[in-house]
Amino acid sequence: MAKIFQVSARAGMTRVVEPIARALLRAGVTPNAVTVAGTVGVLVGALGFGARGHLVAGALIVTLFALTDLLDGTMARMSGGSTRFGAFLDSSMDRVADSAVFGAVAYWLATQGNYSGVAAALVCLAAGSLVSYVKARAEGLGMTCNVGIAERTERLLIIGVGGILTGLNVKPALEIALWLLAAVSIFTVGQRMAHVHRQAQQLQPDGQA
Ligand SMILES: CCCCCCCC/C=C\CCCCCCCC(=O)OC[C@H](COP(=O)(O)O[C@@H]1[C@H](O)[C@H](OP(=O)(O)O)[C@@H](O)[C@H](O)[C@H]1O)OC(=O)CCCCCCC/C=C\CCCCCCCC
Ligand SMILES: Nc1ccn([C@@H]2O[C@H](COP(=O)(O)O)[C@@H](O)[C@H]2O)c(=O)n1
Ligand SMILES: [Mg+2]
Ligand SMILES: [Mg+2]
Repeated sequence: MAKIFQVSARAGMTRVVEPIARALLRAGVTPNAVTVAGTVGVLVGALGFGARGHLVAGALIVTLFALTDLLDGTMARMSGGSTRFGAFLDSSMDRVADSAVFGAVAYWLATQGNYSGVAAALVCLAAGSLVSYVKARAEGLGMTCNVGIAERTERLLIIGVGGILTGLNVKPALEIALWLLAAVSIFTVGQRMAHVHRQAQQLQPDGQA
């Protein structure tokens, strides 16, 4: 279900993304520059706006720059220049951006004295990082791990909706979103570990050296 959403959302974005990617390449911009600039934009939105309680502005800026994540890969593919370093940089910058988003939310909730929300944001930060780590480790061991109900796009969408609603004065929305996200992120870690366990068993059944 999450995969179907991602694939169709991505297909819908292609018409917008490709002409921008082409124009940037023509202007001499590199995919790696877009990857880094997108991350800097997310940091500004999250730390400069979200952490200070400007949740709507923060969420809109983060959304705009998070969407550039679709541009860098498209540019790399169009120029026939997908690189190992580009893939590594893209995934690493995703972790930087996600840490800033959840760190900013935790900081703002702490300034509001909402410690249950802070705890939820920290669980989201840790569990979200684990979701990505489990996949990276599995891929490093030659397996695949493209499964789970709460991949990065879903995680950002849930926190984004919660942040915007709270910014619009629906006060408990962010805390509810965070606890929901904490639960689905932990579930996703379980899904990914089970998926890797199944593959590992097929490659090397128990008892085999
Ligand atoms: C009331 C509404 C509020 C929100 C409005 C949102 C509007 C958004 C408009 C449209 C949504 C479009 C969705 C786009 C769908 C893109 C589908 C897709 O394919 O995404 C994947 C893609 C590329 O991913 P990568 O391959 O570059 O990255 C991989 C990823 O990092 C993996 O992580 P994992 O899933 O495992 O955890 C790694 O494992 C892997 O290595 C790595 O390659 O793109 C994205 O990830 C782009 C995400 C863009 C989604 C933007 C939505 C943002 C919505 C809200 C953000 C608001 C934040 C709130 C801040 C709160 C205030 C401080
Ligand atoms: N600076 C970059 C960024 C990405 N890539 C390649 O694109 C893949 C990710 O594509 P997205 O559309 O999901 O961003 C990534 O795995 C790399 O192969 C790149 O080469 N350089
Ligand atoms: Mg990308
Ligand atoms: Mg990325």
